[in-house]
Amino acid sequence: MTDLKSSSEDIIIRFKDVYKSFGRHDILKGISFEVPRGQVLGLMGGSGTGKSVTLRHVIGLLKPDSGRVEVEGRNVPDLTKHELADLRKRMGYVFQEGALINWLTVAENLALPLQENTKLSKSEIDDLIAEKLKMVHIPDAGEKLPSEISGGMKKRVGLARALITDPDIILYDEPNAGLDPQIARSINELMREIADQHHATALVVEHRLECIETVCDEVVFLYGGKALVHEKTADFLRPTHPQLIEFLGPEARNA
Ligand SMILES: Nc1ncnc2c1ncn2[C@@H]1O[C@H](COP(=O)(O)OP(=O)(O)OP(=O)(O)O)[C@@H](O)[C@H]1O
Repeated sequence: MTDLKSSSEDIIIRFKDVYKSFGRHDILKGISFEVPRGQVLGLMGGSGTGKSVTLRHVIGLLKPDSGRVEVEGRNVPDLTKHELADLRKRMGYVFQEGALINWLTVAENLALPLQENTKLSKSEIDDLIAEKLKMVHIPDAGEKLPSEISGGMKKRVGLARALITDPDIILYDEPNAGLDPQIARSINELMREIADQHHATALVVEHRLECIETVCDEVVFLYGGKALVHEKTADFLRPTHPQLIEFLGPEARNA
């Protein structure tokens, strides 16, 4: 594997020789990588290579068969239910399909995580909602229902909701899915803006190279159940590894 070692001890997410199978289907076969604090790491790989499975280990929705999945130095599978709940409160998760509740307004959707996880007053919650809607450039969307807004706006609301609790870690699962190129571009710029302003550590599962190029500091290529390549984004997009060249196609080498 092409490996990048961080000089910093401040590793927020660490996969160490993680194996995961479903029945006789081996998906992760010794995957190892690290994400230092504040870094945005992309996860790329063919369909079914285990990108979403990897993300779900970080949030404790899946447990590895062996190996360690550490978040801030603690092995996630060893956490108690209570500790896991606390960890999840500090994570933002951006789903493929915004996952908004249709009968609640945008503002009510954003309020939910705060009502569930904090003791903030109504006016403090309102202030936070206004701040996050402004951050994702839709300051006037609060009173709208999800059915009244476009796919791109839904994605922005999904981002605002993931950010509402000021998470230390953000997990993005195909943030460009279902968006036309122009809207995808604006979402990617927004994700980069969030990374620069918010300094959260992030993992991004995405197929589109434009997203990876705009948003990610480094990229891991999953192949054969392992992190086959791990490089800075610019190097990743000028691949030398044969499997990665094949995956990205000639377009990337000319990037
Ligand atoms: N809970 C589960 N039970 C059984 N099989 C599962 C489960 N979750 C994932 N899989 C299988 O693991 C494999 C990897 O799934 P995953 O969703 O991680 O792929 P992916 O790399 O994200 O692919 P895509 O790019 O197509 O979304 C797939 O074959 C999937 O069917």
